[in-house]
Amino acid sequence: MQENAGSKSPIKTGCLTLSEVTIGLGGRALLAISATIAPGEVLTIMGPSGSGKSTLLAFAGGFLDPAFDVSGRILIDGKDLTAVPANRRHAGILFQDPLLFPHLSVGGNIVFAIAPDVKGRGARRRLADAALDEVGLAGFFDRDPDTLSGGQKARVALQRVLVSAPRFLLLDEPFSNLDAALRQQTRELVFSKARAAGLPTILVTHDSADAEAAGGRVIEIGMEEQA
Ligand SMILES: Nc1ncnc2c1ncn2[C@@H]1O[C@H](COP(=O)(O)OP(=O)(O)OP(=O)(O)O)[C@@H](O)[C@H]1O
Repeated sequence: MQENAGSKSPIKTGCLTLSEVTIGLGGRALLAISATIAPGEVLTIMGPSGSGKSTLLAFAGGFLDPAFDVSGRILIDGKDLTAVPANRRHAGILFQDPLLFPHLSVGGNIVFAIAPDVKGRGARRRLADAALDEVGLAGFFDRDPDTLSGGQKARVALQRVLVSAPRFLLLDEPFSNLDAALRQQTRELVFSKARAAGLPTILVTHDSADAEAAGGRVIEIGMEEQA
């Protein structure tokens, strides 16, 4: 059990389990996977374009299009999430695009995500400032997100996810817009924070260097269908 930043009450993290998950589309089997991801472990999913990597993350996050046929279950710390709506799964999700809200300041983006049990403007502001400081963005609270570099945006997106007190992380190619040096720096930051927070993490990537840096198991999906 771990206490995550951004929440006053301890958030229970534990193993993330994909139990006999199969996903199909229009009568065609897309993927089948069973895996248990330990707290702080990063499981990397690789596979050809169209093999269903993002679809698997959508299933795990609870936002899979109903057009897909699904069987199997997803559990966190033994609790079945399969029927739990996306907004109550406490999944922290990072996409290729950091998707910062353009109408909010950098700090506003973080404050917006802080768990609701942190009360009071002052306390929320202090948490947001600390989150920015932690990733080398002290003093950036009032900045317009559009004025940030790609790497700075990626760090704000990461902290925005972490202050929301997630129980697990879903990473959909979050480094692929970054150049090589920044990519290496950012993935080290993301993986070290995932480990420190004890979050089970699923990483989808095309880049074997990402998988290597993640340091965990790698599952290749969809190879049979594509061969
Ligand atoms: N909402 C949807 N409705 C119908 N088909 C979809 C939908 N979303 C995705 N698909 C199809 O499902 C399959 C898997 O798509 P998915 O995006 O999961 O692949 P991927 O492995 O993440 O690909 P890439 O590496 O290119 O991102 C593809 O054939 C895609 O066209």
